[in-house]
Amino acid sequence: MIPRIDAQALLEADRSVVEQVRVAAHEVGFLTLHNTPIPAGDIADVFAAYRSFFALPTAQKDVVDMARTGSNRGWGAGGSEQVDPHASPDYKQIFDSGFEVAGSDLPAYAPNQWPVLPVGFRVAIENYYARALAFSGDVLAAIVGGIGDDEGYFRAQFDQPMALLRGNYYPQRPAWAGGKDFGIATHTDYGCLTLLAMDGTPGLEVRRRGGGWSPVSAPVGEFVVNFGEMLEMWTKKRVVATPHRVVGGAVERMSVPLFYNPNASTNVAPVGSGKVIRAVDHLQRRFDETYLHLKDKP
Ligand SMILES: O=C(O)CCC(=O)C(=O)O
Ligand SMILES: [Fe+2]
Repeated sequence: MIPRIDAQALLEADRSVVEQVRVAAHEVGFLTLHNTPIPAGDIADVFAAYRSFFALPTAQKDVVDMARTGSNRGWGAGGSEQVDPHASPDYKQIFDSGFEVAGSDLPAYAPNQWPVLPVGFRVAIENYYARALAFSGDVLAAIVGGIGDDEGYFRAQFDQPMALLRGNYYPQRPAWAGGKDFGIATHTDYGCLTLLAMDGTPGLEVRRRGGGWSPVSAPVGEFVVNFGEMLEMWTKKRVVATPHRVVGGAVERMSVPLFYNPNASTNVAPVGSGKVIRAVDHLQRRFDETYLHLKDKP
């Protein structure tokens, strides 16, 4: 159901693999990647870093609470994001960091907030972020080539990417949770490509075109890849953004998505449409709709 792809073959532009990915991107919007250039040890380190952070007492996480800022860098408590207006705010906790542009007044390029503890947190995250960013760029370029678009043009749109690396922590599904409560409610991702690492615990579900939900998971060392709203718009649905969710269950779970978004000024309107939709306008609108502390901003 969800195509399982050899990343090395994709990056070497193996024709049949590129074709499988083209079909997956167009028809499913999800695939998994194995045999990737990201060392398993770096993935283990980033999970360990987030795990230690989320285990800190609330008062310590509170020091880097993004709700005190006008952007989305730092910790987001349970209930701080509502990805589906028809559902409750998600019960997950998050930690977001991303691409910084010194002196920029765009929230999408805001400075990261690093907690003092756990020791080694920042190093583990920055190391993984650099690898995930480079790999995402290569995977996206291969896909763009696969759908017959100009790889060089796309690549040039990501030299100041509004990329965001997130640690998602889903505690055990709370006893109070009802039909409108989710780890993360049904949503499509906002950007171009999401490179998602997970800790091996199942939980992610992808909406099937014909209705119903399919579980998707990848062991540590492999990745789930999906596509966001900007790429769907930009490519005129040759790549689709498929809705997904995490209901959550008896066992806690973590995942680490890298949201790979283009430069702020990139035009993500449908290719050839003559329209202009700046990437930052789409992204910031979606951030403002979903993070509770940005929703209520004046
Ligand atoms: O936890 C997961 O597997 C999915 C997370 C997700 O969809 C997101 O953070 O956008
Ligand atoms: Fe998502």
